Amino acid sequence: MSKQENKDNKDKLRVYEYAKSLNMSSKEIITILKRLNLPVNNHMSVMENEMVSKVEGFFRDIKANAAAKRAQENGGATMSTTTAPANRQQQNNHTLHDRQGTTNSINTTTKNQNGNQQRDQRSQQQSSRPAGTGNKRPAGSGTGRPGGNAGARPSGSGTAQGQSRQNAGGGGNRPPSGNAGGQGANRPAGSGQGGQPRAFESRFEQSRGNTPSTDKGSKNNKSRNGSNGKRFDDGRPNYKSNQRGGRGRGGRGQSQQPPREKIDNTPKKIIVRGTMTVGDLAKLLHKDASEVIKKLMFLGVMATINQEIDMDTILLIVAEYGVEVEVKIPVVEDDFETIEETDDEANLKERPPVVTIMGHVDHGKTTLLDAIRKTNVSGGEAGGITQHIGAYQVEINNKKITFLDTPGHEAFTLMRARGAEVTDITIIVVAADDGIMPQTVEAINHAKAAGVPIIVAVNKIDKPEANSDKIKQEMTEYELVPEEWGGDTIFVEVSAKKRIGLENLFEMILLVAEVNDYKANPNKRARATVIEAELDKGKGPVARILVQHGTLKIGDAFVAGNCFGRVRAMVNDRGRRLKEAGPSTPVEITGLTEVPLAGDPFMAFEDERKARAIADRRAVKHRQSEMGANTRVTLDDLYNQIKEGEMKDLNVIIKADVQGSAEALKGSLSKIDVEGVRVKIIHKGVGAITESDVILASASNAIVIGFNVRPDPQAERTIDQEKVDVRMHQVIYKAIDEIEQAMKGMLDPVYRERVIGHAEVRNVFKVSKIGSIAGCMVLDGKITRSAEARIIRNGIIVYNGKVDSLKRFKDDAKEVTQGFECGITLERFSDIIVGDVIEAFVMESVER
Ligand SMILES: Nc1nc2c(ncn2[C@@H]2O[C@H](COP(=O)(O)OP(=O)(O)OP(=O)(O)O)[C@@H](O)[C@H]2O)c(=O)[nH]1
Repeated sequence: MSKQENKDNKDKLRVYEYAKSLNMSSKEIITILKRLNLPVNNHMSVMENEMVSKVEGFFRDIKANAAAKRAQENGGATMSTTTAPANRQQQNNHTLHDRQGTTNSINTTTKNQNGNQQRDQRSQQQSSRPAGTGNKRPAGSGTGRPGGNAGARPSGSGTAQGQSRQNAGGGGNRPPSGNAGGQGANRPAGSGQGGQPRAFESRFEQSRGNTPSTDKGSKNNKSRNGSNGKRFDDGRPNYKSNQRGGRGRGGRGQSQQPPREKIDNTPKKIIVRGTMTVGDLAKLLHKDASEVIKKLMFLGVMATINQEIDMDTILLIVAEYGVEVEVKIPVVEDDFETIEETDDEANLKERPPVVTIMGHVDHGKTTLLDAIRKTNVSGGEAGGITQHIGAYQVEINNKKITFLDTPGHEAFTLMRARGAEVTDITIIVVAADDGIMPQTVEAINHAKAAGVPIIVAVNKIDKPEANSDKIKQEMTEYELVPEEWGGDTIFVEVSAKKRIGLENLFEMILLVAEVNDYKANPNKRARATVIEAELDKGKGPVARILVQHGTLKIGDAFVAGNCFGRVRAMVNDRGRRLKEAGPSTPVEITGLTEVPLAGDPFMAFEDERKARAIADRRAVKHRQSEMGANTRVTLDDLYNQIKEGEMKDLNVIIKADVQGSAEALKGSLSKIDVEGVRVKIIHKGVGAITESDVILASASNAIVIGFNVRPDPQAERTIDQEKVDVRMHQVIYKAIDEIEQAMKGMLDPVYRERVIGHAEVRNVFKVSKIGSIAGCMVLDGKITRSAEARIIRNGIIVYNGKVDSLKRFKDDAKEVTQGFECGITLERFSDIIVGDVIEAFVMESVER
């Protein structure tokens, strides 16, 4: 070969390179190429494109075959029709008991069948199998290899073919091809592994025009091993030829020695804790990764050493080795609030309902809560000092009701926004002398958005001007129709001040509770929600929590939000120390290491170390998510969410300057008709966008439309914190258009202005032809030549345009940064005066 040719060939793909890219041996590729009648000499032969595509086609065939085989075996077929039918039949007869055993244990236990010699010998069942089924090959039999290698792969069949691999690990347990039948017979129904190697072989046989042998047992295997090495499996040099090659581990010297006794170190049982990489699985099975990769290939899975394989595939591979497997998928307890526990109906016990009181300012929420607290008739608790622990319980007719002590829908929705669903029933208090007010409507909408039943308490009926019918009438506008008028909303007339009608209110609460059948399992570890928490000077961090499931006991380790601890002391709303607290019980606990947040989820864990680890991981994750992307609905990614089927309703909150525009917006938005999604107005009101609106939007994954209104300062901060999408408009049709376009995914690209720096004008030089040059000092950031700029004079924008030129002394500058002087001219603007501030900004397109 000439030098030039040599050089050219360097750029070509060689067999060994191609084999390496597939994690296969050159020998195997050569065998395949020969089978495909493609010209190949050795591992240095060049792989032409056509050859590569033919080999790939070959793999595809194997894959298809394997899939068909799997499907066939899954469908209940137990015999391979393409290969070795007679032998399969025979094995079936002999190994029925094995099949039984393995079929029953696909997921957990797969008994050994695959030539796992040492265990086989121990196994009574397996040893009863006749030799020749391929499953159990006595030492020295079958392949005629020296004793001790029995059951192991024919020499050279490992990944590094041609090398002696008598040692443990490297493929020692891969069954010879003759074993395939044996595997098939013993493989769990549906696993289908047995089919692949056979299908694979059969393909070769057919491609050579040979009829498949009727005996695929060890005998057959032997004869094939002794053949010219054209079969894929036994095409590898046999042991002797391998030794002649002298390329084994020991080199020449070793080739003279008898092979060492193979130690089968395949584990009897492994524990699988979820998906893992091929490499990790191989390690677990004490195998070469390449061997596992090959097995995967036979199963129709092309994988590399670092590729993660799923549970099903892991189980198939493990079954191939006949290793028992225990699947222990650890429950991810870090996000314990998302884990839904299902309890047996038999373990569920009735629990007190949890009630929140909401309503407009001064309609009597606090007075009602106080009145209810004093009504507590529970004898057992008498004498205790009332403690404020965020919630309290009353006992009426031997039934308890838990009231959350913080009235108002803001607190209620704030909890919801933090993912805590604490309330079962809401009481909307309306003063009978006043009527429905803006916050009454908000409260109704907040309760509705949460899907919590509403009881209307018409308060102050002691007042002469009280008109409860008027309240009922007004409430019908919000779809709260009294029962006596044919609706299903319970209205109770009360006087919180005079304590009239409270009994009736309790009865109605208990009635709603009975209908909704609130239950929980008290006999498991506690799950709760933090209602309030603070740092107490004497006690350290305290948390007032509402136990929702299970029972919390003194000494329990727990995680609350990102904090952890061990319950040191537990006090109820009467100041009584408790040893344990069951579902719907509010308690104040001490024993925390830090102060959690209201709305934080709480869960008891078996030990403090685990609780600490979980809390630590949660804290890290929390920090990461704070830095990460916002997951709230925004108009910009609305279309994607609709497309992905994540959204069926687009929740919208409307705030407008006058009732008329709010109504008009609502009417038009409801008419938008985009397939698969509809607009749902969860709240509309008049006035500035408030914090409460933003929290509701956050809790309900809604967007806020402000029409001729702005957010108040507090709301501004919350918008940033909660990352709620708020859109301001002054023209109704534009608002409608924006939503409609977003729903259809046709929003124009959005540009956002980013201020990059400010410069103060310290001198102005008038130059004829050029105009005014502003001698500036860059105050912050930088000014760039390509930036857009505006002039701010006494807080008012007097110019909007572009930077025309930017100079440092006499030279043009690309940018000038903070603390440096520069000369700036602006496009078509000369009226610069000393004291002006030039604000430079760039327009960036916002990613959708
Ligand atoms: N006559 C009469 N006055 C009542 C009744 N309930 C409450 N009030 C009075 O109404 C006023 C407001 O009561 P609160 O309980 O503070 O009202 P609130 O809804 O908690 O008010 P905020 O805490 O400001 O939201 C107080 O002066 C109460 O005394 C009632 O049933 N009858």
